[in-house]
Amino acid sequence: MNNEQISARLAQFRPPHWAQDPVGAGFVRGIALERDELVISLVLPFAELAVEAALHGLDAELCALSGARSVRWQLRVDVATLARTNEIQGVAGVRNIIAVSSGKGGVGKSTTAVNLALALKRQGARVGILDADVYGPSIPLMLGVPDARPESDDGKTMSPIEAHGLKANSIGFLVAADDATIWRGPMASKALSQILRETRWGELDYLVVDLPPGTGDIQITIAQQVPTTAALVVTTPQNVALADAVKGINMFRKVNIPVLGVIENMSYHQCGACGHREALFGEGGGVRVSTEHQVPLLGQLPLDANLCRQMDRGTPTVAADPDGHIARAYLDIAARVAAGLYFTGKTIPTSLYTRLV
Ligand SMILES: Nc1ncnc2c1ncn2[C@@H]1O[C@H](COP(=O)(O)OP(=O)(O)OP(=O)(O)O)[C@@H](O)[C@H]1O
Repeated sequence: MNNEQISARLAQFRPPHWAQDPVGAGFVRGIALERDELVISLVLPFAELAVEAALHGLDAELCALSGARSVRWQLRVDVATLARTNEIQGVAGVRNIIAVSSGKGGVGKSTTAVNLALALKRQGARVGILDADVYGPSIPLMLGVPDARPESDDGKTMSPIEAHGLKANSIGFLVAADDATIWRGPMASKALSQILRETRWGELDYLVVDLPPGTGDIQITIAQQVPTTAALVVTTPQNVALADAVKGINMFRKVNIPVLGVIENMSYHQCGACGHREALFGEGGGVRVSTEHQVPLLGQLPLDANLCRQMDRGTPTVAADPDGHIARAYLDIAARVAAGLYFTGKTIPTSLYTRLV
């Protein structure tokens, strides 16, 4: 077998959201013929195990080139730590922090944060979620653990709550809802900073941070206090929401936090009976924001009664209906987020920046 021919074919493989092919990017670690099976090993520095399905599209050609009867893809995820633009100290054990924001309340930011976190996990990463929505923490409910309380055995640090395979912490676990709503900005952001740094997250590839809605001082303070790698903006297609999404993009740009893209939620409604799609809140808004402000549109989610019910019951859609079309949309978004983060970022040594103390 000629490995160079196999490599050359692999070098032509490039999913649209990848900036490089797996050979040029150095992901291919081994090509071997084991009896009549061609074994190709790849190590991905971002979470995208689902790429295996696309790689199988090469099987027939690779078999013809190598004389093998089948191809076995060995994929391993070893997420790279990426440089942040703000100079604050990283969080022990945490490789990358993704902030999920929205200009307006109620557009589905927390729903997106939870499902994105679960989708990143399905793509092969170790994931945590921090509910930074101090004024309306909804993550405990969405994860089905509204009464959980993080425990502390040393009085200084606390263990996160584990739910659906995610490590989670929220102001909602720690203080009564009415107490937090009267906090002023500085107190809220101080409390949040403490939760971020005093939680024993362990080793995480991605920590998803659900920011409070809006683009005011508190959001800026939080975004700057958290060593954020990059941010996402969630919007709905209405003009009012889009205008606020643009404010969100500009806010992150002002503080030098890269914006990975926009996610359009409640983009359309699909009739359960006939399958007809209707854009209830207008069409093309996400695409417009994306082209006018040069940020990728990472995905569009439908308005869906089941999704709403599943979130309210504490079984988020990616966990409740893992093979459904909505879960698949989130998996696709997770792949774009993970790959986007990697290809637009600068890799730094993990051991130096995320050492567990
Ligand atoms: N695509 C969707 N289809 C149907 N319901 C949805 C969808 N996305 C979110 N919802 C529902 O809308 C409500 C608000 O969602 P969510 O709490 O995620 O919004 P939010 O932007 O985080 O709000 P806030 O930041 O103001 O707390 C929830 O009941 C949620 O289940």
